[in-house]
Amino acid sequence: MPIICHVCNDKKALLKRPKTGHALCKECFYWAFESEIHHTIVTGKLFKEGEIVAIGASGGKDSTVLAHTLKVLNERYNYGLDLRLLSIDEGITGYRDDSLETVKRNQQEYDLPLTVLSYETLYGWTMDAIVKKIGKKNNCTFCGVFRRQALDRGAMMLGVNKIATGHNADDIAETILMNILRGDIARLKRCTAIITGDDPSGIPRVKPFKYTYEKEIVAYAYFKKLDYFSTECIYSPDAYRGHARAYLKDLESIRPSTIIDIIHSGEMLSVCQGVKLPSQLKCVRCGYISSNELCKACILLEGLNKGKPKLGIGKTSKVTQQLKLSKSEEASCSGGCNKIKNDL
Ligand SMILES: Nc1ncnc2c1ncn2[C@@H]1O[C@H](COP(=O)(O)OP(=O)(O)OP(=O)(O)O)[C@@H](O)[C@H]1O
Repeated sequence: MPIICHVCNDKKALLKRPKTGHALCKECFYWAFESEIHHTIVTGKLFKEGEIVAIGASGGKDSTVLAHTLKVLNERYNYGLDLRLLSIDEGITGYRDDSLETVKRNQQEYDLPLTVLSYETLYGWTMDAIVKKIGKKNNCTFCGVFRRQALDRGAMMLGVNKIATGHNADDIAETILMNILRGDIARLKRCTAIITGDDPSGIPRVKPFKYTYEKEIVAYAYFKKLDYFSTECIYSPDAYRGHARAYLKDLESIRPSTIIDIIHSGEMLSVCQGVKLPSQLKCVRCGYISSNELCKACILLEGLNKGKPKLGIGKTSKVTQQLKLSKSEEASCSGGCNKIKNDL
């Protein structure tokens, strides 16, 4: 006996929703999926009419579904948004070059303007060259820091009002878990926000998929036959996030609401009064927001350019001190004074 859709009570159910456990037909699933994202956008006040929005487009499932859904909702509910695609080419042969081909096909399909910005142009380094220098351990630190800044720089170039990314509920639950495991209170406080970077100097980032399960994004892409690139990054298998992800998947198989429950817990956590949190400064070198005098990207870049790629992998404040010292010694010592520089 076929199972009948829980919503329309008419058509044959095709899937069991991971989020609710309800059996739904394809059309009712699309409607539920899109309506929940619309609800997130409206209640979170993610956009204002007339805004230009850059969608961070990697060619992967999340950002492909995001581009598709934002286009559908923008038309259905008259958001009045000017949507663009912004892709960062990290320079990973056999991964990002292929996924960018997917983005280009989607650009045609969705008829949205696309801008591609590369690490090589911005920083003079591709991830292939960085991994050659430092190996696979810690390479995600470089990639993550550079990408964050590259998206901001691209968004500034395009003059957009917001950046929308495809971070989904699973990504956010993983990040909460990782920040707890690392004892990183400052990031724990920030990571559940649906809008980040909304200080006067930055371009706000929004996460319309904050409450959307990865499994549902995959199901939506599958049933809608969306064109996306599904290979994992070739340099990321050793990343710490992978362990948090595996742990969460285990928990989710026992209790499907784990993901939303962790997000809820993260949102409810508050930092005790009197706990000192880093203040937001501007990098003295590039002007980017930073909690130290030098931003992480400038420190990582300095390390790469000086042949000391491990510089910046540890605590930023200590390295900043070392760099400041090394600069003043450089100025006062004409040669022979290389002790600190050599430690970097
Ligand atoms: N190279 C990139 N260019 C532009 N945006 C990116 C890029 N990489 C990631 N993003 C943005 O950041 C979000 C989260 O990226 P993450 O690396 O976690 O990938 P993901 O969860 O596999 O997402 P996706 O399936 O879209 O690749 C993406 O959905 C996308 O919006």
